[in-house]
Amino acid sequence: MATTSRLSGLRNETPEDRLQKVIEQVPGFSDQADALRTGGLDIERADRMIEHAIGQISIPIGVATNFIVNGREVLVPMATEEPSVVAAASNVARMTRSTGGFFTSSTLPLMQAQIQLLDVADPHAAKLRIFEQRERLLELANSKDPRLVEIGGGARDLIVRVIDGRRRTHVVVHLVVHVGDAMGANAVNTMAEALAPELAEISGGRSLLRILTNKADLRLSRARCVIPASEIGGEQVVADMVAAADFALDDPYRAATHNKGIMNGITAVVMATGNDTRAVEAGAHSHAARDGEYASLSHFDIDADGNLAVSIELPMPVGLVGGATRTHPAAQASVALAEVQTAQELGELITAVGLSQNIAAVRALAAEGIQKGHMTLHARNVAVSAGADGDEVDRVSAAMVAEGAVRVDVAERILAELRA
Ligand SMILES: CC(C)(COP(=O)([O-])OP(=O)([O-])OC[C@H]1O[C@@H](n2cnc3c(N)ncnc32)[C@H](O)[C@@H]1OP(=O)([O-])[O-])[C@@H](O)C(=O)NCCC(=O)NCCSC(=O)C[C@@](C)(O)CC(=O)[O-]
Ligand SMILES: NC(=O)C1=CN([C@@H]2O[C@H](COP(=O)(O)OP(=O)(O)OC[C@H]3O[C@@H](n4cnc5c(N)ncnc54)[C@H](OP(=O)(O)O)[C@@H]3O)[C@@H](O)[C@H]2O)C=CC1
Repeated sequence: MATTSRLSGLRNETPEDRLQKVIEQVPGFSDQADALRTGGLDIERADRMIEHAIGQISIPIGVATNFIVNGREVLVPMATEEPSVVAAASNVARMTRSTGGFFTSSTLPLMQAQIQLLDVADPHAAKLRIFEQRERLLELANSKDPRLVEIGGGARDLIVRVIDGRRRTHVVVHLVVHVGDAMGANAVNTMAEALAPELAEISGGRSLLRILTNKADLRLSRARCVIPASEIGGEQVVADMVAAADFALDDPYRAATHNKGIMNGITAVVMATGNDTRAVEAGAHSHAARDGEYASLSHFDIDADGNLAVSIELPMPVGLVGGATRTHPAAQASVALAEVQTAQELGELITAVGLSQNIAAVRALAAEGIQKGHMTLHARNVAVSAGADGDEVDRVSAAMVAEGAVRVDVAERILAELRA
């Protein structure tokens, strides 16, 4: 593990000096650090990843500091285009250190594929006929991925649902698969396609869709932390943060933004490690709507000592072995930096970062408002948009922050004054 993730004042270093400091803490990462320096993806490799490749787009990778997860010091790679996200996650992680950081857990890595059966004359009897063949069907699924079975994964269960829909009845079979350290889409889709003809025959209907569900509610990841009231601005700030979070429990308009703040952290680590951002996002939002009404993914409480106790649970379909995680050198470097050994461990780290990000945004909103911290850091982007270059960027952004007006027209005026 990193010797310490408490690297104070990194903001004042150059990117190369920061990278050196990170390497000092995580020696095992040094061989791969170059991939982060360069972006890691040449056009030949890009051309093997997607179709019709014509180039690449770069996104900055920052390192979130101060994280302790289950007692492990960890420096977290975050790929994001949004200013203040890395700062915010690092800031809240710092506040959790005195209470031990983040504590996480997760379910087994169980993904589900759905096989849709149509034109079944006797759906409820068909459901039971399918259950009667459970062992044979699981064996058939496992025969499609013997290596996964060898490493302890494979098909585990069948769930059969009869959905009386608006226009028809669907018999839907869920194949539950332990996908090991994979995200698992390809493994479960292959198994689902193999089972479909058998299921059609048993049910007396025909199969149509055979595809993974992104509502990965059997693959849940959880994180919690406690922040002393004194660290986060006092009792009133804690009470206001809980009231702000309750707003997101009660109102879907607020919940969407609250959860977007969570995804600021989650998507950044998912992206840095080459995982499928859409799969994680679809899982998160479907989980947020699991009780019918869209609501927040996290819970804010005040514990018996008057401290802020925050927790989160969401699906976390991420892998270490497949997809771009294996093929993108920068993703490999990110995994090495985070020092995670299993997909579950990666998922739990991502969940902790999402929680940290969420707490940071809610604290800022309940205290001074979002613009102060966020716009101060966004000012450099605004300065660049206005045409500032080199030293001008920091001078223009500092002048805008001092004026309290972070806008392109203001940046243009300040820049013109500087250059006059
Ligand atoms: C921005 C801060 C952290 C400043 O907060 P601050 O209290 O001014 O920070 P500080 O200068 O006292 O520094 C404290 C620590 O924060 C970190 N930190 C602080 N500044 C930097 C920096 N420049 N670069 C790197 N790290 C930084 C760093 O860990 C630092 O420790 P140190 O290294 O000094 O020992 C705070 O204002 C904040 O957390 N704001 C919220 C930012 C946020 O949530 N941004 C997301 C974008 S807004 C959005 O998309 C979602 C939203 C808000 O709508 C969601 C919702 O509604 O719920
Ligand atoms: N709806 C969705 O979200 C969909 C997503 N996708 C995409 O699918 C990709 C992810 O699929 P995924 O199945 O994870 O990727 P891969 O198929 O690339 O990798 C998984 C395979 O890796 C092998 N493997 C080696 N070591 C392990 C291990 N320790 N644990 C588990 N498997 C291991 C297994 O194959 P073997 O047994 O052959 O060795 C396994 O089937 C992503 O790119 C995603 O974007 C695709 C379709 C739909």
